[in-house]
Amino acid sequence: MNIEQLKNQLVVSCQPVPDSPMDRQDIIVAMACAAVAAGAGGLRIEGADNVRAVVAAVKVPVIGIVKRDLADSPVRITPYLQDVEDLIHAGAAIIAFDGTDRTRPASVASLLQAVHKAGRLAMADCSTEADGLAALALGCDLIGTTLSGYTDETADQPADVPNLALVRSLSASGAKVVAEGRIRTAAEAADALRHGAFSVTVGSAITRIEHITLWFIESMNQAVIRD
Ligand SMILES: CC(=O)N[C@H](C=O)[C@@H](O)[C@H](O)[C@H](O)COP(=O)(O)O
Repeated sequence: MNIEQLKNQLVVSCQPVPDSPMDRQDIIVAMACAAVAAGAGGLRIEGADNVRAVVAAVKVPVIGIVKRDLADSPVRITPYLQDVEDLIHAGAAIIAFDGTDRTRPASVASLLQAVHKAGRLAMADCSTEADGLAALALGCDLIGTTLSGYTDETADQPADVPNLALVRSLSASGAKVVAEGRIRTAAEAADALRHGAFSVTVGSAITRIEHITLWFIESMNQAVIRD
């Protein structure tokens, strides 16, 4: 695919809360098709089987990931070379993997090499400017702000707002930045573009009913406490 296809586009991440009633492949495909029908320029999908099903149902590029909870590494997103191979075979146009400098089973360079060898694009999910610049220097095609706030190093990031300063600094360094993580409103998505983002990925605010419901309830509870 031509990466320019994703410029200024909204990517919708269709990842249900694990084990929730929404965590079914038919629902993931339905959410993906609905997002595309509304104009989403790309999709982010977890799991090779789900990627395969979504790729068969839509024409937009699919960013594929595999999430794992490892005993010996904090890296969760596409940790293994085998995960990359599985996503390639499932038809993901873009493979995203953790781009942080943490203890990990496969290096960022080796994952990147496998993605490029198959002629796919690579996205590094980063948490800091240092991660992003390192991934850019290695040749990753897209740099995501995905992990800002989710690593020990970035634990002090506010829990409910996107890190647009990181979007700005990485974009200024010449990276094609995917603003991702904690984008809750349409205004924040537009703001991410104003900060230089190449694309914007939104997950929870569009596809996780449990999270959205909780945001409403917590906000309403504040009103009740105040009265
Ligand atoms: C940190 C991590 O594991 N992020 C995951 C990466 O795929 C997903 O759980 C997020 O939903 C995705 O990044 C989109 O973010 P948000 O749901 O905040 O719009």
